[in-house]
Amino acid sequence: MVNPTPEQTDAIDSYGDGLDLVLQAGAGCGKSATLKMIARSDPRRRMTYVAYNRSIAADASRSFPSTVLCKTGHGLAFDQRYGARLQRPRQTAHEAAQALDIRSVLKIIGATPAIPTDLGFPKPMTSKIIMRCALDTVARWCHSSDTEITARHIPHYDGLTGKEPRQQLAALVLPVAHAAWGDLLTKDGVLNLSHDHYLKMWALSGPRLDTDVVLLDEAQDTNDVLSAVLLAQDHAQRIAVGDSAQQIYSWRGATDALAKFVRELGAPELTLSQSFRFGPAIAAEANLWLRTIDAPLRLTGYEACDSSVGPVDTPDAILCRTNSGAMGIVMEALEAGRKVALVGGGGDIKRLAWAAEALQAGRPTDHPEFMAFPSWDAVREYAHEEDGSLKVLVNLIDEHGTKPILSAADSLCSEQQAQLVVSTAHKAKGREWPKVRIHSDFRAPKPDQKTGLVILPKEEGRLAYVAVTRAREVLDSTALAWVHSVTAVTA
Ligand SMILES: Nc1ncnc2c1ncn2[C@@H]1O[C@H](COP(=O)(O)OP(=O)(O)OP(=O)(O)O)[C@@H](O)[C@H]1O
Repeated sequence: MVNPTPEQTDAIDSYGDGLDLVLQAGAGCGKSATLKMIARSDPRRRMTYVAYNRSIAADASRSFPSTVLCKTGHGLAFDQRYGARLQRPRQTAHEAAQALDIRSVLKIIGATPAIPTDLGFPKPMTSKIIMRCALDTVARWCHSSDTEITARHIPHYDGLTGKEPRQQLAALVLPVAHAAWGDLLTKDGVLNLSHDHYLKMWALSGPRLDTDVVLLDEAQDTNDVLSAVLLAQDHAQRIAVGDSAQQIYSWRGATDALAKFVRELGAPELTLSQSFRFGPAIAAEANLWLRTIDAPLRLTGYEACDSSVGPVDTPDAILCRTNSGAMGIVMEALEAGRKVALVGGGGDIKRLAWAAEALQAGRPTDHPEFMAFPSWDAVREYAHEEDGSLKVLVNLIDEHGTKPILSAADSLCSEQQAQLVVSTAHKAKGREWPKVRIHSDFRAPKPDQKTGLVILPKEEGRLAYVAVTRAREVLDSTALAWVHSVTAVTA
């Protein structure tokens, strides 16, 4: 048992006062330890700890006192009756479109329509593509706290951003999305059920948790569907824990529940700033990013940890900004004969390679990154103009071809066997390694052409903060040296 720091003592005392609370806990600052201290301080009350994923919930079940029920949001929502439908074999968008008979939903006779794209060419909307967009739309709605599926839930696709393409897309996608949800609600429906679907059904039913205290972990990236359920538990004391500076999933619709707890419950905001993961050198690097993104938090490094910042030849982990960057590193390391693991597995990369292969062969793809493009040449042209992460991906595929990429994805090993772990910074959330290198695909923002200002989007800055705080002993952040040239940040 460790002695609580003054900040931890403050959190336990404020809990004891019966207040709803927000705990802003920096990277490695003992938020789980603090929640356990809170649970142990009050063994008479039943608590529910809501974890970010299943492995964290399972770990917590082993280490929290038995008065605490440790579950994910999905675990709370799950009901046996969904079991069989969840285990059906995988269903492609094409199979789903046929099963739902979307041509009759849309009353299409003859060819499916085409819609204009930003690059001037029309995009034929096959049944498979309409179905994929409809399922993505339902998924986004399921993450929200909205009660109706509307056009604002349709994802943004590269190449289909103008008003007219969006309206035409909505005319095709919304009727199918509504039909899909109707089917999912039906006991013997034809579409496969996902975990997000039954979570939404549960949320719409207005559940009341049988608990005295709710502890929400990693609250900075919570889907609105879950935070709305937890905020509505007026009978319980509600505590949200996380780090607003580590919010990195807003692009997927997650929002900062810490801010919501402050706004909607008037919860006081306490801070845990003593990191136990790394020493002062890495804490200084973390603080550089916190300052850059105007975050109020500053970390104190743990004097007992010997840590340093500088070049590292043999990192345990390399953290990348993009899937393509990660794939490039995987290919390099495999060519050098090293055993490599990729956090989250090779599935994302394979799907990208298959989608590229389809376009190269003149077939349409429903992959969201390439959905709007009729051919590989069109992707190339767009990537060249956009000059962002898509360009890295296109170059990687053009340089290596899809076959070597697919076989590299099949040559990955487990993290236990690996000499090198490669991860995107997003997938590195909650993880740590002794020696970490940040990959060069974390690129400096380009100076604004008119003002010359180097403007960093805040979410990019938060991602860099997450990446640098994964290191325990040595951090090689040479690739992020451009932080010193940032002159402004966007919201
Ligand atoms: N008061 C303390 N004194 C010494 N060590 C502590 C104290 N509080 C927490 N720790 C240690 O700090 C380490 C990190 O704690 P914990 O796992 O709770 O951090 P965390 O904030 O949940 O991490 P993450 O940032 O990954 O979410 C653990 O080894 C824990 O025992």
